[in-house]
Amino acid sequence: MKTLLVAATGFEIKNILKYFELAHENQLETPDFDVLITGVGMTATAFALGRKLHQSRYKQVLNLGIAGSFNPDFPPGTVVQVSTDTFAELGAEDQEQFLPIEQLGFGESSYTAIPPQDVISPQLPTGTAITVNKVHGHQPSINAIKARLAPDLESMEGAAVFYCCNQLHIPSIQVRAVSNFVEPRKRENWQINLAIENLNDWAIRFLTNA
Ligand SMILES: O=C(O)c1cccc(C(=O)CC[C@H]2O[C@@H](n3cnc4c(=O)[nH]cnc43)[C@H](O)[C@@H]2O)c1
Repeated sequence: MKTLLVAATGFEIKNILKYFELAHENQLETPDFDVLITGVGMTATAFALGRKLHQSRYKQVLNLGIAGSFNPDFPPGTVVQVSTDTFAELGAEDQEQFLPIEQLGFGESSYTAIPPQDVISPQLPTGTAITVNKVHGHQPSINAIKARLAPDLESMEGAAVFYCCNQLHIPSIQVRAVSNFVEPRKRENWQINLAIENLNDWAIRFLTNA
């Protein structure tokens, strides 16, 4: 069985596509791995990945992408393996308090990686992440999420990938490169090219066992 690479956009894995001489398409097949581009966000990701895993069997899913960092030890360019990812907005407000769905009795909001048994460990720093529909860019909400969940990273897809793979008991790992600190919105500070360069370099080494 093969590995499935999952990314929100083709741009985030552009150097992988170039290295393996693959076209920029949403679904690709190679002898060793397949590629799925889902679109940005947890809904697009859950739909595309759920459909793909219904059609084909994979030995593992590798979710690749860029992310925002809450952790000064993970500045832009850092490549991090995500251990646990939480749907941060899944719950209810009760005045100033936030009630996660666990407290409402409707299930789980956090999902973990299921590292495959037979592959080389990615050998990366590990961190926790949250998955959001709305990127944090306002200091009071950044302070609130740090106080509530103390995440290292945030993305818009990670927990959806872990959720799909947990539901189907498929090993899954998530590797993200930091493109920006989570801070009051300052798009000019984002280092997307550096993040993509480092993420793709790591992934090419991983895929070629170098
Ligand atoms: O211009 C913007 O405000 C903007 C907001 C979110 C993402 C983007 C992108 O161009 C990249 C899409 C991709 O990036 C991930 N990402 C990167 N940094 C963050 C973040 O600080 N918070 C949440 N997600 C982030 C995300 O997974 C998207 O798929 C532009």
